[in-house]
Amino acid sequence: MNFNLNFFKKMKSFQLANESSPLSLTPQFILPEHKRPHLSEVTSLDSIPIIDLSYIDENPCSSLEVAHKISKACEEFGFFQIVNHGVPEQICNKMMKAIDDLFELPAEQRDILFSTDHAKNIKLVNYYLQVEGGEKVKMWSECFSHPWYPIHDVIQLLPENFGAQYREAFTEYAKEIDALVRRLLSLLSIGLGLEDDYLLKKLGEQPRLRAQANFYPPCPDPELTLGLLDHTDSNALTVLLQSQVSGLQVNKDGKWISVPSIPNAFVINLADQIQVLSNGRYKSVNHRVVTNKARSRVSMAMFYGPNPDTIIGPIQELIDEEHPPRYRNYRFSEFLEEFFNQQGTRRMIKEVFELPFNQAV
Ligand SMILES: O=C(O)CCC(=O)C(=O)O
Ligand SMILES: [Fe+2]
Repeated sequence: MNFNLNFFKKMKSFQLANESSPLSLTPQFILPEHKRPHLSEVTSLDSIPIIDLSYIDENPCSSLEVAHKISKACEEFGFFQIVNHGVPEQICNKMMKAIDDLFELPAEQRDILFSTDHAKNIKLVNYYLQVEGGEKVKMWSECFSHPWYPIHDVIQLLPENFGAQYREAFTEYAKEIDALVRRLLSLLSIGLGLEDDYLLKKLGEQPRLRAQANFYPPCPDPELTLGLLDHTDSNALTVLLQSQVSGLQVNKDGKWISVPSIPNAFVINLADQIQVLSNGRYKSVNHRVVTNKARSRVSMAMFYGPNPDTIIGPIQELIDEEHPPRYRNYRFSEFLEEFFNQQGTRRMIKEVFELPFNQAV
């Protein structure tokens, strides 16, 4: 993937869609001390596992072995990278190019997509931290959030001369990711000792599919701000494609570890709904994005979530005397409501559905 051509243009100035002047590190972007990244404390001693999926194609019996590797990664890190996943490189490159071009559009053209209304289905967002006392601190990023399906509605809102390119790239990409997610859900089900179609069925027909294209411009002082604040994903499973520039960090046992950018790999992370379904065995962990001085960074997150009517709770087969249910059952729409109520504030959503220790559902 080669983004060098755009590099110098972006270095000059990036303007957020809702701002009237080029981005600069003004106080509205500066995080309070305890929320800053403290980059010297980030460890490079540990890293998330890299799992090769090609074995499965060569020998179907090895599915079990791969499922166990994934299972271990989900228990220990909640994150892993996959290589030899079968998604054609040129489809990924085309997607990244379309995202790059989207954020190349002049701010006035992007502005029509900008919204602060969380209920809006398709929007360009500049996330923020709501500091106690009411003040907002803006993140050093701009994100395009839209449904994964149907793509037609998304495209209608994009500038005319640009929409076709994004639609073509996204349509091809989403088809591949859909197939990949099915494979991953099957491996995750096997890893939990369940039938291979268990999680797919459990998440329901017409799952909630959302995509988020993220853009992080270069930042004059990466110690003072973040591209994305620490959070867990609220869906079930996330497939992330990142450009050559790294920036994603994952929290393990209280320490931040960086996720290197590996060519032709996807980063997979377990999100809140699978943590609940697995009764806490698989972890939905905090992650964040740090900025860097030299280069802009692009990523595409594909969020696969349950149908909003699906009842989520610990899977019966995973509950026994030793593993009493840790969460109460809820409808996914209830979880989403809590998510929107907490947006920008404390982001402790699954905790609301936790059961006191040892209490039955
Ligand atoms: O840009 C990244 O690497 C991560 C993005 C992310 O965590 C998200 O969109 O939820
Ligand atoms: Fe995330």
